[in-house]
Amino acid sequence: MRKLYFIINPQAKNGQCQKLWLQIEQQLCERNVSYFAFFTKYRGNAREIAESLSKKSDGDEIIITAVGGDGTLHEVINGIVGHPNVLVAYIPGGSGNDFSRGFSVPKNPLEALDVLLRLKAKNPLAIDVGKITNQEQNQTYFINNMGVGFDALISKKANCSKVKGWLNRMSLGRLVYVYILLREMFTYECREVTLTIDGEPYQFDSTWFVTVSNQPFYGGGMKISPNASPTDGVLDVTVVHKLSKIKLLLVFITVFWGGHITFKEVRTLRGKQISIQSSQPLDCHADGEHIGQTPLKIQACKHVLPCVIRGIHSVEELKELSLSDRH
Ligand SMILES: Nc1ncnc2c1ncn2[C@@H]1O[C@H](COP(=O)(O)OP(=O)(O)OP(=O)(O)O)[C@@H](O)[C@H]1O
Repeated sequence: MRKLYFIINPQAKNGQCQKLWLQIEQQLCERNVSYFAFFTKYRGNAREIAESLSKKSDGDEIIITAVGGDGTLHEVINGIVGHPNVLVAYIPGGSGNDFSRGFSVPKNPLEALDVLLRLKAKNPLAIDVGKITNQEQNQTYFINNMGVGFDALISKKANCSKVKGWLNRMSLGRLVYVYILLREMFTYECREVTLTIDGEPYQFDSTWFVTVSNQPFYGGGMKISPNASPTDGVLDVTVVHKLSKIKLLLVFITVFWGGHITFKEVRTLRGKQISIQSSQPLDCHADGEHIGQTPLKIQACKHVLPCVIRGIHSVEELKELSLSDRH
């Protein structure tokens, strides 16, 4: 029997995740499930806890469930990659929860728990992750996506924005990205970016941002990379460049249903080995967490993460699902 661990970020969704955990705990008690729970105390602590549990598992199969937002899951994954006996699960308790969109995890946390309890003894689904290596050879893994440029600036500002707290109280937390985009776009300076994808060089002038995706959704429900699949061993690249500020707004609206990829200023590419360089150092994020600046190398790691999830929507299914259908 796999031991079940929960790592809970009580601060996710501005503290609402703590209340959510009480409901989960009640369900676990009512259903007589044995488990171990750990609360994060600071940023980075979920990674430390996950790493320590993985090392202590001594090769036994265990399940580590992140309870929080995409940032908490990102940390847990970075603590367990390299331990193939450690399975990951997720209960959405954050403001964005893009992982649940892309990986068929129910939006309702109690339903997500139900799925976890039903699948915990079954075979996991091995999914891909992306590995980022910076100039100092430090490595960070991402499960949803990473980005460079304007979107990294937005996620950095969103994570420390007071407005996020106010919006979260009205259950509108994901609108923080819209608010910050509108605030920052008038002063942002686009830069020249050079990509190398599987040995092929690409040069982009006046680039707003580059994202590298393992699954379609980011930024709280934007379908930035509609064709990305987390099981194909390939990462999907989206470059937005040479776009006026007014047209950026138009492209931004269409990203919610994936329509942006039809614009000539939006280039989509795919690959397994990607490097990103820029004329000046640009901010980078991984799963919405700020991780430093360019230059970076990114590698697709195929089927390295065993997950306790129901399954993944096919690209065709995702195309049919509108944002409102899903969340
Ligand atoms: N106990 C804690 N106190 C303060 N910050 C924490 C704590 N535990 C985790 N964090 C940090 O909180 C940040 C946000 O967490 P998380 O992403 O889980 O929630 P969220 O922002 O509400 O959701 P989402 O990312 O889905 O929008 C992460 O950077 C994480 O490292």
